[in-house]
Amino acid sequence: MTVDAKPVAELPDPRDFGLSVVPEGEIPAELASLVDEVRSLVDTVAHTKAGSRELAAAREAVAAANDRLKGDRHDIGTMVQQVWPDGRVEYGTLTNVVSGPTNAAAPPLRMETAPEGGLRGEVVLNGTYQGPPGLVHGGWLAALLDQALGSAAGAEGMPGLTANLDVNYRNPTPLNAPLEITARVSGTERRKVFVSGEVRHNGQVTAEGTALMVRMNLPGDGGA
Ligand SMILES: CCCCCCCC(=O)SCCNC(=O)CCNC(=O)[C@H](O)C(C)(C)COP(=O)(O)OP(=O)(O)OC[C@H]1O[C@@H](n2cnc3c(N)ncnc32)[C@H](O)[C@@H]1OP(=O)(O)O
Repeated sequence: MTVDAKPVAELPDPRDFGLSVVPEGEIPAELASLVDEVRSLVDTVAHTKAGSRELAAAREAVAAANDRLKGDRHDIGTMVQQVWPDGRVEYGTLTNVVSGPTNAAAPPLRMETAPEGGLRGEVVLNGTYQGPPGLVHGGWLAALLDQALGSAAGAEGMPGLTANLDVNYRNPTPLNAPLEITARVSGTERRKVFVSGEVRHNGQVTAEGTALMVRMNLPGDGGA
């Protein structure tokens, strides 16, 4: 494969594209804690066997919390600037469904630089990510891989959009168990960035994916 990498000199600042940016460090600790609680609540509600009285009371309490918080919202498209423990800076959407720090529907996935190259992250998916009994939904495994592969391209200075994603499911992926996600760039050709990655449980590959990311075409960067 032709290796024709043309990473951007500097990651584009979303503000230059008219998007708002929230530095992750400025997200209030109370919001992070609330997001964790809501994530747990979604799992609790999905599995509850509580009776009508308790359900009605819980619904009132949740509706009151919803009313209290509804007023002041970030715009759709608001970005978060995340600085990973290894110093890498990444921009993503604040509510990204896989990694968004304020999205209770996100596991969330956090990728760090792997010693062997590429990126590595760990995640546990609770029972709200269920497909077959006790197992992670295949669409969610694709989402995890898509995000991880996109991050791997971004980490090499080639942020872009997924043009194609192929996933092979090799073994069942358990819920409520630590999963390791790995991803790396395998080559580039003009603006095409080829990436591959795996989901593992206890060292065994449960799903693997390859994707074609098309690098952002930025004005003046000679990207094509
Ligand atoms: C850190 C952030 C992580 C984010 C991870 C999350 C990733 C996502 O979920 S992204 C969302 C899902 N993806 C999308 O919505 C993308 C929708 N598609 C598009 O917008 C466009 O088709 C896009 C941007 C991919 C490509 O369009 P464009 O920039 O005009 O590129 P284009 O000139 O058509 O193609 C560039 C090259 O890629 C090739 N290509 C484009 N699409 C494909 C495809 N589906 N299959 C194979 N090759 C393709 C072209 O043939 C061309 O190749 P070559 O250099 O050899 O001529």
